[in-house]
Amino acid sequence: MALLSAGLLPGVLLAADALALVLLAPLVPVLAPLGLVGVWLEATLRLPVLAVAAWLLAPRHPSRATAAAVTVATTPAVFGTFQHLLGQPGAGPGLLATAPAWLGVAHAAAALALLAWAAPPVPGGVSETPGDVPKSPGTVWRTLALTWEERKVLGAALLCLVLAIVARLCKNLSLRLFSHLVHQDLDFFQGTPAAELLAQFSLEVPRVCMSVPMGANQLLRSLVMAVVVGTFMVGLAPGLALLALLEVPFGIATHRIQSARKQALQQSMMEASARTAAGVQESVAAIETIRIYSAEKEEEEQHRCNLAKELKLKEQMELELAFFTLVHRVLQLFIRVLVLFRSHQQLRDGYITPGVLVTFLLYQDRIGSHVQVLLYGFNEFLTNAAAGQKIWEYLDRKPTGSLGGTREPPELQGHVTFQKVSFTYPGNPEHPVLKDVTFEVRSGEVTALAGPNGSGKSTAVALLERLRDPGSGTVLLDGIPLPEYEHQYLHRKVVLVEQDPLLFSGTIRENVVLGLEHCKESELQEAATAAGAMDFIQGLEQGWDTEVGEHGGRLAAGERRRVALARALLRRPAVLILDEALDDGDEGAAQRWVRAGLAQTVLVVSHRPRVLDAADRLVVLGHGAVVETGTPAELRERCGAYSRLLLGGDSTGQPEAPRLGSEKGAASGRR
Ligand SMILES: Nc1ncnc2c1ncn2[C@@H]1O[C@H](COP(=O)(O)OP(=O)(O)OP(=O)(O)O)[C@@H](O)[C@H]1O
Repeated sequence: MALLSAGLLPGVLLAADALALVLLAPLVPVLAPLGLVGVWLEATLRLPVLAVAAWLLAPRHPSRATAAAVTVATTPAVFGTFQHLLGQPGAGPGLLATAPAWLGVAHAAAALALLAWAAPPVPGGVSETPGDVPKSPGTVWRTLALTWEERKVLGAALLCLVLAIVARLCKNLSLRLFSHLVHQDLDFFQGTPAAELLAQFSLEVPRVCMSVPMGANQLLRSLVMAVVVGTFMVGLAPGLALLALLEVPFGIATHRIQSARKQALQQSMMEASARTAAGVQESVAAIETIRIYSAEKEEEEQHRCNLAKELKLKEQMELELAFFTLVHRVLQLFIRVLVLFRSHQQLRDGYITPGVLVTFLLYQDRIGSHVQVLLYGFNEFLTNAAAGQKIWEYLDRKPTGSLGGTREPPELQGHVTFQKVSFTYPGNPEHPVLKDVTFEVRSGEVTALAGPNGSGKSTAVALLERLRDPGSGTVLLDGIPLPEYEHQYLHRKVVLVEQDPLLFSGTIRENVVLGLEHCKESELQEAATAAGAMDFIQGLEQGWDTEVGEHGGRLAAGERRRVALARALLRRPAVLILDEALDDGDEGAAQRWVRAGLAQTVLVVSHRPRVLDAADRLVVLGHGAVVETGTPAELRERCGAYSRLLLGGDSTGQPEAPRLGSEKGAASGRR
């Protein structure tokens, strides 16, 4: 019978809940944006309807009715909260009204709970009486006493739970931070040392994650003990207890000052450590330049200087810790002397007995240690939480430029238009790099972008690759502004090969194929042959399966470039951009690729006269503006900017000087 009624109750509740959700439907637009708060509000609003239904159905079993109503109302909200706290980045709780499938799950859980509750007791157990309520008043305490015997297992289980939560928190925070960082704009990475970002992942994320569960665990235990012991003390001798508890406000005051100082010093310490690590990283990356310019001594000096700053901060932190510990101990001693003095008076006047005094002093000692843990623990908790300040700053940082385009046309002509484009780097707002630039890169042609150093050629390429967005004006592909294209689609169709391209650790084959599924061997061979990479690949002992090493370091610069060209041509891009990627002798290559259909349009950036002369059309930039356009023959005849450029230093046909990011800044720029 009990089983029947236990089965009936969830069924009626399900109907009442469905009715409640229909009534709440108009509130969904208001509750949905509130996230977690909205989910709990929804649960609170459903609860009265469910409670009334349950009570009407089971008036003689109010405890069972309340339990059923509360279980059904809160299960989805509790689950949503855990999902939000422990789930994948972006996983958030949803309203029950927007996910009605949850209704069934919640009610099934409640039904199971009620059936288990109503199931007959096992043989030998206490038989159910008609009153339902257990008659033995000591049952709960006896159960608790039994539980207490299992405290070690319980403690170990709790510890495992805390450790599991720490591990999950670390993984989720690290994932969330990483997925946020990879969407940041380039200026963010230029302004933030890589070592600082590494430190966030390897040191700060684990520290922040440990601080919450561990700190909460420790603080909660000490708080409970302090309150209990404090209550006993007040019960024993209220006047003395108030005097002894003076330690708390004084302790809080000194710890607040100490905490503020510690946080500031810790922040400086973190910055100093990141500076030292960044220095080491930069020196290792630029070791060849350091050797060439025999700058080892300077580097050593710089490193010594960074270490000295770090050490000084560490010493200051330790000094301040010693000072504040001393202040705290003196305060503690002063209050204990006061308590002893007063207790002596009370003993003399007969207000307290010697037994009470001894007990009181023992309690005072006990509470002292718990207050210490509370104050230091809270201080540590705040400091660790403050260490995460940078992490929250990064997470709050919104990337500029939208990646939300949706267009993915099946065919592209590869016609590029720069329409009155102006651009200024945020790091140098006084210096406009492109000024009202308008030019076209026609489909089926090879267009070369020429101009002296610093005239804005690479910046124009960065805008076409959408590494940056123009300040004003538009860059169009087949007449459609670039931001309207879907992000991955655009980067499959517009492909850039640079002078010194980056290869990934792995084989040559893996580097050329790079995520392109269902690629035929014949297409691979065709792309490699067109890129001029076939000869050197066949000459290698392991051919296509040769490991290229970290960043392709086991290949020569020219070989790396040819592998990157093969990778680009395999994708048959609508627009192929070659930024100083063609050597002398390659000048006819771009036209051949266009004719063979390996690329629809090619934009070449070069300083090499032979490469420029081989283009179908030229766009000459000077100080960020277009100064000439036309075919190479027309421009030569005109004897204008292009001819002057050919006569200048860059027209020698010699390889260009090392670019920013390779040698510049290695030994000089940093300082
Ligand atoms: N990240 C940056 N922040 C600030 N200014 C920059 C940045 N990158 C480039 N510039 C400046 O923009 C201008 C144009 O640089 P860009 O690299 O586009 O020229 P370029 O024509 O490609 O030169 P080169 O032929 O030497 O490669 C230069 O004055 C350069 O100093």
